[in-house]
Amino acid sequence: MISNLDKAKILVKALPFIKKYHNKTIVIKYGGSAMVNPVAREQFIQDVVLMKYVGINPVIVHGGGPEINEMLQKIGKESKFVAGNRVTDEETMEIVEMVLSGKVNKGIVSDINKYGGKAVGLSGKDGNMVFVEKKFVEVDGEKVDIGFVGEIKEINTEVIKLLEINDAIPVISSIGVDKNGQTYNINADYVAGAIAGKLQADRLIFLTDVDGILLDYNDKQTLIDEIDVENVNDLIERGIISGGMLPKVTTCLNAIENGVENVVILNGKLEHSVILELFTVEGAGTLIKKDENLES
Ligand SMILES: Nc1ncnc2c1ncn2[C@@H]1O[C@H](COP(=O)(O)OP(=O)(O)O)[C@@H](O)[C@H]1O
Ligand SMILES: CC(=O)N[C@@H](CCC(=O)OP(=O)(O)O)C(=O)O
Repeated sequence: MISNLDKAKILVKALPFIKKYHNKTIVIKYGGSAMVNPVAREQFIQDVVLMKYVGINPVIVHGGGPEINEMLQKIGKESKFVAGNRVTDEETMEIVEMVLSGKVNKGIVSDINKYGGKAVGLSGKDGNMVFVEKKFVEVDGEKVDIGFVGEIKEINTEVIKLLEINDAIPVISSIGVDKNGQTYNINADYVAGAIAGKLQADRLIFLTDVDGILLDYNDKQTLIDEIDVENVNDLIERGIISGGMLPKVTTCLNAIENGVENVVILNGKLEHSVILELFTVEGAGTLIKKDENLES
């Protein structure tokens, strides 16, 4: 049990950071194991409510890959990925939308509201937020058709701003729409990056299943706590950043290019990782900055 004196000490240490982020927008990509682990989930929800309570504007963009896989498995459909994107036929698209914009989105909304927040669930269709065109991926120099997977072309943040003004927390699923009203599936990392860029967010936080960018990923797993764009590109070229970390890091670089000040990749299973990142000098995870000389 934490004493009142200890609570006061924590609060005093956090105050400069609460001031620093006051009225700032922070986009958080929530997905993968941080979402399905019940302890990590509860702590994440509490962190989001606390952020809003102290005057920060969190915007949650979520995935739900494991839940989609589970539902597809129930109907006997195999999940197939090409270059980090789920191959999405018509039936899969229906399931993806039902799972992400229904079960997962409303689950996060009701959990935030249970802890005293005012969350509003949206998909990229609401308020014409995420416009896409059909995406093709290149495999071995050939253009491959992966079905209803969207390439983001335009982001409209009007509805997010309306919610911010009204003290609500937007919770957004990674579903987009094209100009003809066709629904598309999008990797949630890309949606988070694009929304953060359009909002000119102060920070973009990716919650994942590792502590951040690790050096010698297959060996000693040393965490890189801070890195600039130039050195990230070097790690990509040297093959140190690979697999699922590659699209995530590419999204981080694009977001920085589009004006997001700092991007952080951190472990969603770490206790109160979002609060640790925002309200402590040490932070948590890997902070990616445009330039090593810039203040974080
Ligand atoms: N240098 C690296 N540092 C950390 N993780 C890496 C690195 N290179 C590859 N990875 C892989 O990237 C994964 C994270 O990406 P992904 O599984 O797509 O996350 P999420 O499901 O949270 O979106 C890690 O679990 C790890 O397997
Ligand atoms: C096109 C594509 O791959 N879309 C993803 C959307 C969900 C997602 O990104 O979920 P996580 O963040 O939990 O991985 C999918 O169908 O799995």
